[in-house]
Amino acid sequence: MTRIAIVGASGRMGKALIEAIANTEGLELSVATEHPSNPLIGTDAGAVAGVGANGVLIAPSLDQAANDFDVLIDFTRPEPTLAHLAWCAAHGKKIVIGTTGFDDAGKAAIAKAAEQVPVVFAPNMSVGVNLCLKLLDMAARVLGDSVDIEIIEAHHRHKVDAPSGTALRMGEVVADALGRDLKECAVYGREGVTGERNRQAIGFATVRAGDVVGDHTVMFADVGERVEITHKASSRMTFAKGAVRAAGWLQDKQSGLFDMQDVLGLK
Ligand SMILES: NC(=O)C1=CN([C@@H]2O[C@H](COP(=O)(O)OP(=O)(O)OC[C@H]3O[C@@H](n4cnc5c(N)ncnc54)[C@H](OP(=O)(O)O)[C@@H]3O)[C@@H](O)[C@H]2O)C=CC1
Ligand SMILES: O=C(O)C1=N[C@H](C(=O)O)C[C@H](O)C1
Repeated sequence: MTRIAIVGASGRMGKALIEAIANTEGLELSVATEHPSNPLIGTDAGAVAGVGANGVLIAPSLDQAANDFDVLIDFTRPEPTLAHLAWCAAHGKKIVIGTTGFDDAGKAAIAKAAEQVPVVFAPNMSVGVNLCLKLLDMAARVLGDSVDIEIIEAHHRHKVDAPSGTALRMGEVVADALGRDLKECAVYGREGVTGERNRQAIGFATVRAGDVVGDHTVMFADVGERVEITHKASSRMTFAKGAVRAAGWLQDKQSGLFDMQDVLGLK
């Protein structure tokens, strides 16, 4: 039995992860934590997630849990994730990171920690999005520099980072396929007299509204035709199932930085 710790246990993804673990053979929830000032500290994590009490009480930190789990799954915010990552590296624990919004220093810290412990780090754990990343690579190579590329994403009103981690990864895949550097060609939103479109640009547009779980479209637009590759998530369970699959996949890994393409065998 693989024992899983969930941090951010009362968050949107925390609850979905606890439900996914409850429905997955060979995995068990053994530790759940929340921010120390969260009002649900000390309550039953299964009850909070709506899957029935499981005797795992939500703790204010990982400090007492060093012997109690095998893999940590973290969908919180960059700052707590980096603190949890440092704790995992110090205690030899495997970690799955779904948090988005890291800066370059945060990404470098993740790569460094992966020299000591195995890490799966992916902005989107769904099978469908990871398939789309493969399709995007193919589309960019076939359509080449003759098309204009725009990435449009929509998420719920509570999301705090933009563009989404998934949209940025889609941009990186397309830019890599075309030999461009996303840092140089990305255009994040347009306003006012912008001038004509730079043909090399990869544009991003962000929508935040209501309860949208996560929509992404990449448009490859030529004169006379356009191709659009779209993914729409209608349940967070698709991300949660991917994350628990990644946790199981890490079981025989000793160190290294992996993503969902590795977990799904898409590389
Ligand atoms: N990779 C993927 O497939 C996906 C990634 N995500 C990403 O996951 C992240 C979380 O998303 P979501 O669940 O919607 O966000 P939520 O805000 O619902 O959940 C985040 C949770 O983390 C908690 N938290 C904050 N600090 C700590 C801490 N120090 N220790 C423990 N818990 C802490 C928050 O607690 P409190 O409220 O008390 O601050 C909150 O419960 C985002 O970065 C999002 O982009 C989301 C879906 C899929
Ligand atoms: O915050 C979310 O909800 C999501 N975040 C991820 C992202 O930033 O790409 C993945 C998913 O789209 C949901």
